[in-house]
Amino acid sequence: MNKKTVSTISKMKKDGQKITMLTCYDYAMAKLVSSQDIDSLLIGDSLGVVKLGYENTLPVTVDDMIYHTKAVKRGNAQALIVTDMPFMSYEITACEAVRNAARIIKEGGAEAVKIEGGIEILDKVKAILDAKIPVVGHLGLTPQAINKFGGHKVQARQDEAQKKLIEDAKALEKAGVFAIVLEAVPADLGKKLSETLSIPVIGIGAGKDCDGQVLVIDDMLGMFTDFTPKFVKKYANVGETVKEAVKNYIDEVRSGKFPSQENTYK
Ligand SMILES: Nc1nc(=O)c2c([nH]1)NC[C@@H]1CN(c3ccc(C(=O)N[C@@H](CCC(=O)O)C(=O)O)cc3)CN21
Ligand SMILES: CC(C)C(=O)C(=O)O
Ligand SMILES: [Mg+2]
Repeated sequence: MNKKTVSTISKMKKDGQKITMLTCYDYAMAKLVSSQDIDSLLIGDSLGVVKLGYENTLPVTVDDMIYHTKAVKRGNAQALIVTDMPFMSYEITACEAVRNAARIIKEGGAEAVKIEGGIEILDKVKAILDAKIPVVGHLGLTPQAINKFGGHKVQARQDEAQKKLIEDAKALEKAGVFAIVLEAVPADLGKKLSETLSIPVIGIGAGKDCDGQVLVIDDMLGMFTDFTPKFVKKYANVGETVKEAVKNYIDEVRSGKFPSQENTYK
């Protein structure tokens, strides 16, 4: 399989091919996921929730993002590697935004960064793009704004909010972002935005008419079950498989069945 790049992702929309993205946080999973023809791996700041056990994504640091990006890079075959910029790594000044994005590229080995927000962070997006770093936008439910939203709620149900989101998306496109992740909005808006923009819209809870889809890998494998957003489909039940295996191991050690001859040195 050929290595996928930013241009591959852009071309897929032009060719009417759906874009597939999954989050990934470590070497072993990167190897498994990229053994299939996945287009992009996202090192999401959701790692704070699913891998580190924080209540939300706010405590995640740039160092956390770099650490996990490096691990994913070592296991990745063909996918485009995109890494989230964590909360407060890009909001303060354009200078800090560029410095942190540069670290994620240079130390982590990501090929693009993803940033939550629209017109309010446009100067930071432009500065990062000026530093020759590809950017993915993220609109709709932006989990880093949890304290502003008062929870992880579906966004842009009202006309006014939908208009604002479309304006944000157009401004990001004009600035030069190569794709936009659109999270937890009505499907009609996902369809409209995908038709309006010439860059790909990658949906998560934004309906079937987006140019692509993304999910958190631990959600779709049934490994993370603390909460399950409505947009998640479970394609496996790995959590149950793990519990079953661990239970069998405990039983066999206790009963003396493990280790048997075949796992023993003479
Ligand atoms: N495991 C996991 N999966 C995710 O998709 C995810 C994370 N963690 N952490 C960061 C954010 C938080 N996200 C979330 C978290 C919860 C809901 C949720 O429960 N939504 C409700 C709707 C709530 C409402 O509208 O009032 C749902 O039923 O989908 C949605 C997105 C998405 N991201
Ligand atoms: C859910 C995706 C889009 C994300 O931002 C993350 O995993 O952090
Ligand atoms: Mg994220």
